[in-house]
Amino acid sequence: MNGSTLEIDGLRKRYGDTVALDGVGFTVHPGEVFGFVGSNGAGKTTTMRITLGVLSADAGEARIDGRPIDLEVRRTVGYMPEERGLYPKMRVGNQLRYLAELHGLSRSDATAAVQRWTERLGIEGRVNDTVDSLSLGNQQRVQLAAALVHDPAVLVLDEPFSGLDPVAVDTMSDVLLEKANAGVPVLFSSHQLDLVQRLCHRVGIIGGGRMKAVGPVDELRGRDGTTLTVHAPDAPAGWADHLPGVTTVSHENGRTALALGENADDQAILAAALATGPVHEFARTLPSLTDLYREVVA
Ligand SMILES: Nc1ncnc2c1ncn2[C@@H]1O[C@H](COP(=O)(O)OP(=O)(O)OP(=O)(O)O)[C@@H](O)[C@H]1O
Repeated sequence: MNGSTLEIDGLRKRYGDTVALDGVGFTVHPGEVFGFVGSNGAGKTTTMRITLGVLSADAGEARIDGRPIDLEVRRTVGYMPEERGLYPKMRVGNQLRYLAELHGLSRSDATAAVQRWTERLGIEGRVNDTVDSLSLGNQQRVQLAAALVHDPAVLVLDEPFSGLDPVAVDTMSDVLLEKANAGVPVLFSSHQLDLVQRLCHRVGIIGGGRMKAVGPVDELRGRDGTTLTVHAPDAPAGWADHLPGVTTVSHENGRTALALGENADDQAILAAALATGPVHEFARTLPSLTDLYREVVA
C-alpha cells in the first residue's frame, strides 16, 4: 500500500532517577491502525512526545520513511497531544484555519479543509465559538480537526477517545479507519481496551518503559492457545480428559471450558461431546485484549 511508515527505534529517556523509556521500539506500517496501551506512567506520552520532537530522547529516534523527524518531516504529521493545546480564547474556525496555514496550506485550501473537517466531526455549528466555551468532548473534536486539517501523512494521537460520548467515539473510529484506508499509519494510545481490540490492526503493550508485546491483536490473543466452550448438558465431569491435548478448565451446569494444546483435534472433541448426548454450543474463544493485558503487565 502507498503511504508512509513510522518507525520508533530504541528510545531511552530518564527524568532524574526515573527511567521512563528503556529501549522502546515498534513500527507502524502504511494503512495500519496501531493501538498503544499500558498502565498509567508506563511511557506512552513520553514516547509520543519524543516522536513529535516535543521532547528529546537520551537515545534512539523516530523516523518516517527512514528519515529522522526534523521540522520539515514534522509538518507531515497530525498530532493530538495529551495536554491538548488549543488557544482557549480563539474562535474554532480561525484557529483551525491558522493551523492549516501554518502547515503550508493556502488560505483557500485551509478554508475548504476547515469546512470539510468541522462538518465531518459534527462541529460546523461551533466555528464562531471560542474553544473555552465548548464542552470537553467538543473541544476534543476540535483537537482532532486540528490534527487532520493539513491532510497529514502520519497520525499520532494521545488518548483521542478519552471523555467522548458513544456517537463521538464512533465518529472518531470511522475517521481513523478512513485515514488508515488511505494509507496513513495511525498510532494512538488508549485505556479503552475493548475499543483497541475492535479498531486496531496491531497493538503494542508497554510496561515500565519497555515493550511487553507487539503484534496483530488476534495473534497476541491466541498466543497461549485457544479455549473451547462446549455446552453438552448430559456430559459428566471429566468427559474430555482422555482426549490428547485437552485440559478441562471448568465444568459447570453442563458447560465445559477446555484449553486446547497444539495436538488437540476439535472434531474428536465434538464426537466425544456428542457421545454424551445433545450438544447446544461448540465454540472457540480467544482471551480478550483486557485478559491478555492483565497477564502481560502483571
Ligand atoms: N516531566 C516529567 N518529569 C518527571 N517525570 C516524568 C515527567 N513526565 C513523565 N514522567 C514520568 O515518566 C514515566 C512515564 O510517564 P508517561 O506520561 O510517558 O506515561 P503514560 O503511559 O503516558 O501514562 P498515562 O497513561 O498516565 O498518561 C512516569 O513514571 C512519569 O511519572
